[in-house]
Amino acid sequence: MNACLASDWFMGGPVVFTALVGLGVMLMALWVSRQRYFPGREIFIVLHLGILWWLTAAGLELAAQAPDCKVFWASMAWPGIVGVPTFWAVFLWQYVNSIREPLSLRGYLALTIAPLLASCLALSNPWHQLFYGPGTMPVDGAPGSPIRYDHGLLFNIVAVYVYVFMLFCLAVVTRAALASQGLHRRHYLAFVLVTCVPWVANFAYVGYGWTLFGFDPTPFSFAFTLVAFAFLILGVRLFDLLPVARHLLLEELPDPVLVIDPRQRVIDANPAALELAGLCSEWQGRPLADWPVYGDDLALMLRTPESGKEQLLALASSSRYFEVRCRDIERATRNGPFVLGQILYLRDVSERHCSELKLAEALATSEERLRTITRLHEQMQEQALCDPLTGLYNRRYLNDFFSRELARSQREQTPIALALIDLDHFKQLNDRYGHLVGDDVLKAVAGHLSHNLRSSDAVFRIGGEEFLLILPGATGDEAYARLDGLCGSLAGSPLPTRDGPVSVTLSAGMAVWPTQGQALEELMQVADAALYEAKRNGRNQVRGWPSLSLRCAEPSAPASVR
Ligand SMILES: Nc1nc2c(ncn2[C@@H]2O[C@H](COP(=O)(O)OP(=O)(O)OP(=O)(O)O)[C@@H](O)[C@H]2O)c(=O)[nH]1
Repeated sequence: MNACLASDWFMGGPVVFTALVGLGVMLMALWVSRQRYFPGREIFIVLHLGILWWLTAAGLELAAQAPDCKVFWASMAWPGIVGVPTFWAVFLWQYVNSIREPLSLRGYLALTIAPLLASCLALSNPWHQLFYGPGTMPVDGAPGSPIRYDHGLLFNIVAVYVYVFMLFCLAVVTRAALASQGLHRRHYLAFVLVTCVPWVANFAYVGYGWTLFGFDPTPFSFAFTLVAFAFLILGVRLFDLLPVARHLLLEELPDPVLVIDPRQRVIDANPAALELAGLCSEWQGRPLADWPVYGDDLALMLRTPESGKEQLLALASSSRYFEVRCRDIERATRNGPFVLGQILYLRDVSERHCSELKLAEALATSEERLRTITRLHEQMQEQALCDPLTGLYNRRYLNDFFSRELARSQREQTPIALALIDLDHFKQLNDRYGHLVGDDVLKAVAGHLSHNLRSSDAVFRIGGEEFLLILPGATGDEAYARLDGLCGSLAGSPLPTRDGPVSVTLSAGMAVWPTQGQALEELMQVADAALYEAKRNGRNQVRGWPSLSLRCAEPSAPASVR
């Protein structure tokens, strides 16, 4: 210090340049302090002050002419030399991690320990010579000549400490660049580039002796990085604009949005979410399950998530429906993504859901109506094909049925037997007992025929008291035997009518496909001829196959009994 009192001072170009840079740094500190908030802003301003200290000491070292005075100011620069990388590391850590809480007083005090210690070691050098060695002396004998420093053990320890912090800075921004994407990645890559500048300057000075006005360029490179960081943060406004825009978007969103932590405590909620719950204060940190109106249901829904699906939340109290979308908020770590919490987005789908319900209701009604129409249609079709009195198939269905059976028989090479049946003396029966009793007899005969048929057979009422039997697969002999059985059983069992039992007989003529004809018409003609023969030969018999007549059993009583 005494050396400085006795020293001459020279305000050359380098001194003026250093002073101007220092002034610039000071003005920038003032400007930054008036700018909007960004994470780490306080420590960023402290960083300006650290560089200003360093530049001031450097300027005074440059201006001093006495070697001892130069060494004094070099020692005085150490709070800045150690402080700048330290503050810089803290600033970058806060910035990339969006830490908004300022550093505590205790934190600041902890950060000043190393710079002050380094300064004490440098200032006490005359007593221990461990910081600057005895080889510390001017480069030449000229007045104001720069000092060549002989670095001692303590100097090297402090230098390692400083490099560790500078390395940490580089690691922090590189990691942030790797973990981010798009615009954010470019932003952090620019940080990496700027962080390299002091490294390059220091490396050039230490490794190759590169100087600025015969002086260490590192403080000037730090001053440059400050300007570059200020431009990147405040000029580009990336990290300012995006969060604000996103926050505004959330505020304006008509749908409720909540942010919860892993313990399902609500960390953030937009006005729509608060309004739906009817909350306006003391909600932050409250468990989701305790939130009024929808918290309980929502918490339950989160406990049973349907992976990747939106779930429907129904509010019974207000008949509102919300589609809940849940997304994890993750941070990339070395061991994979780490879940910090979840964002819950509740989309109001009440209108859509009600329309869907109405639509489903309308659809169910239409389906029911369609079923009724189909049933009625089937009934009508059935009725169109059936005889209303006896319930037997009518002539309309005959062609369809026969075509189908014919195709099957052609395929399977099996015969089809066909028989025309006519009741005997039915006119007399009608005349004697009346038309209604005649109807009863027709119904009873239909029942008798149906009852004695096999499942593959079919019976049709093709005229007043005329029936047609089709027996698929039956040979002529089989059919003949079965018809004969029918004829006999009818004759042997009086039929129930409204006026009591009435006996009736039948005559039948049969034909067999393919031997007696190919088409239905042809076969019916053969059967009709056989029937005519049966009638002519005295009735109550089957004719046709074989070409002999078999008289059925005599009726149990004369033509009718009561
Ligand atoms: N009750 C009633 N009678 C009918 C129905 N359809 C036709 N008939 C009658 O059946 C009778 C048929 O008489 P015919 O064709 O002369 O034959 P038939 O008296 O049976 O004499 P054959 O056939 O020669 O034995 C007529 O009297 C018709 O009125 C009906 O649905 N109900």
